[in-house]
Amino acid sequence: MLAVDGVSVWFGGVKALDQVSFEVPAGQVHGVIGPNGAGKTTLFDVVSGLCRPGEGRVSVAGRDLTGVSPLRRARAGLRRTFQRPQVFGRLTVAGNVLAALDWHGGGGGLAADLVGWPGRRRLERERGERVAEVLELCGLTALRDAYAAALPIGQRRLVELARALADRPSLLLLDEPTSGLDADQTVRLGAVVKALDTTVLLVEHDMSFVMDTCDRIVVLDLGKMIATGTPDAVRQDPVVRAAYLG
Ligand SMILES: Nc1ncnc2c1ncn2[C@@H]1O[C@H](COP(=O)(O)OP(=O)(O)OP(=O)(O)O)[C@@H](O)[C@H]1O
Repeated sequence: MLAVDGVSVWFGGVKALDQVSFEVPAGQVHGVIGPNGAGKTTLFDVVSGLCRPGEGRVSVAGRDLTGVSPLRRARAGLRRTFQRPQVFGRLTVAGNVLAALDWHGGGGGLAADLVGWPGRRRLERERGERVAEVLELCGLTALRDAYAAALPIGQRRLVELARALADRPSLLLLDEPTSGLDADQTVRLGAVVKALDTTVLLVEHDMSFVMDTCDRIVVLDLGKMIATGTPDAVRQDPVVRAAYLG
């Protein structure tokens, strides 16, 4: 599904990523871990299109996306969340999710708005159903009419996740998804992520969240991929323990 192939990134004399290669099969959740400065953010930026690699390729579903803009990646079904959740504070929770669906437009333009074509009404009903489905999945149904600005960060993070999921992304990138969450919210988020049938790549410092949530883990250190494997394999890897887990 996602293939990162021989990716290197230089910032001046610093090699932030050095020949990093791994694949995330469809439907799996992979975590990226590593000490500060390991290259996690840079890798994320390369996959989401904010940073162009000096060498190597990124492809999604067999399509080479290296050098393709973030907007065109979004059109190819890639979504990401941010360390600080990006939501519309002055919209309700349901409005936030609907807005994430609305960017495809209603079809038919002004004429359809005025006449209320049956096709348009069907589309609106389908959108309403999808909003309800995503809110349920993220445990937000009871908060659907709350304004996003009034919510604590943990719930705002779930709203951001709901927005990212709304139009069924093919690849979801989660940047530090547990930051600012309490223990209960972290458990809830882990359950939501595991229940998804979407391919997920996440960067996270909370080691127990990564170990509980991910199918496989990629370990970076000083720009190099020093290990990849299941949580158990990574936990027991002597190179990883020496570099990171201590
Ligand atoms: N824009 C930049 N200009 C110069 N150097 C950079 C830039 N961005 C990152 N670096 C360097 O690249 C290396 C990798 O940084 P990166 O932010 O990807 O690591 P990280 O694993 O995300 O770290 P952290 O856990 O602290 O967020 C570091 O040495 C960093 O100083």
